[in-house]
Amino acid sequence: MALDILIVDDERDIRELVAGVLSDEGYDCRTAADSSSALDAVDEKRPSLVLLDVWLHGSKMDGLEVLDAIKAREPELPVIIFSGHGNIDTAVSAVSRGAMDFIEKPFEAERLLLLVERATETERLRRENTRLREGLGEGGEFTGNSAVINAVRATLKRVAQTGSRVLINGPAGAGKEVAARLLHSWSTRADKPFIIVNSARITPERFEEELFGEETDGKLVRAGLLETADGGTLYLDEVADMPLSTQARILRVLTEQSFVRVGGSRQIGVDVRVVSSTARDLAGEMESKNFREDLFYRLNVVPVEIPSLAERRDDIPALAEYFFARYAAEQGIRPPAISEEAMAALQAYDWPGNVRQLRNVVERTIILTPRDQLETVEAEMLSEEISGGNAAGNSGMAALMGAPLREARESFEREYLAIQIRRFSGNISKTASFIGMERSALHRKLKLLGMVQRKGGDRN
Ligand SMILES: Nc1ncnc2c1ncn2[C@@H]1O[C@H](COP(=O)(O)OP(=O)(O)OP(=O)(O)O)[C@@H](O)[C@H]1O
Repeated sequence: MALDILIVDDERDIRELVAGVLSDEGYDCRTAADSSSALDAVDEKRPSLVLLDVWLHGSKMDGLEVLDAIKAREPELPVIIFSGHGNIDTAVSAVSRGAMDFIEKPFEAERLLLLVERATETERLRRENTRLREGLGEGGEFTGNSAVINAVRATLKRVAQTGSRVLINGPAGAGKEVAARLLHSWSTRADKPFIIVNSARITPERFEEELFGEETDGKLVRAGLLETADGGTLYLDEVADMPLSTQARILRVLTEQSFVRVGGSRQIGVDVRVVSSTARDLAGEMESKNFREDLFYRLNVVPVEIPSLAERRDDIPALAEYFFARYAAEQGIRPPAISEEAMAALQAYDWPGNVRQLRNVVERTIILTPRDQLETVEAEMLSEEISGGNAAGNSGMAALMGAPLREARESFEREYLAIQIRRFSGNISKTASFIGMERSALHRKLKLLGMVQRKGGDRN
């Protein structure tokens, strides 16, 4: 998304000159000639940077007062001051009041560009950090190489350029939003916004304002989500949570590709690609009349299924390594190695909260473990619920101590094998090779221990 710069100066020549120089460099520019239109422009849409003249002839407020008003609204918004020869002192005091820097008129284009670049670099990093905090890497990380995830990735790649609507189905925390962002980043809309509509959180009463925005006397008061998403992707998160009245309105927007702002009368056309997600079974929701069938068919042009993490355990090593590396980097330490035992425990666990839970477990481990022990992640460093899945856990050991050796050994073997088999998704050849047994010997062992194979036999 291009960075948006607001230029405030009472001299028209300066406004046009600066806007010209910056537009040539790919910035989006808006201009204002006086204090009130400057503040209106900030209110209408937060710019990435304001260039502000300290002298504003014929304005209600002078430059310093405008600076204070901007800082009161948007403390983080960078402001660069234009000053004339005679008012360097004012410019310096502007910096002490929160301006980022000042530039003396007349200035060279190069010096201006340098300052603007430096100011917007901070803004670029700020956006990047927000994205990282929200759990997204550049373009949206979608880690995993299991057969299902590879197939999902292939489908997303295939449909990304088409603009077709996509409905992503999968349990909470499995990565539906990550998949939607990946689709967006591969589409022709990648440099346009990706906007999330949180279906459960928007109440039917506030729906119109949230989605369509508001205006008075033909002037925009607040843009809605649809308008913000124009040209980009609109992500309808958990569509099954949408109240029926909301579903009807969404359907109308999809059919007409236009809407009217609250308080306005003009039809505004929008061009958005709709990607939706659900953790529920929409067929069931339609049967019980909680979800509109006509909306379902509009949203579900391309269905994509993201299974729970327990159904694709072979993604766990890559995901664990990815999260350990990421959270280690956040703490300024090198990515730790993961011991065999720790990885086995991670792969054997069931992850009811899916990838989100794995991410949280890794983050907690990194934070709670002393730095000097973080060269290698050991099973004991993981929380009890994860490492406790191993038969060698202390409570398991105590129980075994009360049994004769043969029984204890059998009990240990049974638990050990169950975990290893689960870890390799029931694949007996892989399990046998990992534990260092012949495949046929493992079969015999399982029979002997009374560990009946799942229906359908082993899947090797
Ligand atoms: N394949 C993946 N690679 C990297 N990170 C992932 C992956 N899948 C999920 N995550 C991370 O796990 C967390 C949950 O993912 P996401 O929000 O996409 O799940 P969701 O299916 O949309 O769940 P919900 O509907 O509960 O929001 C996020 O922090 C996300 O970054």
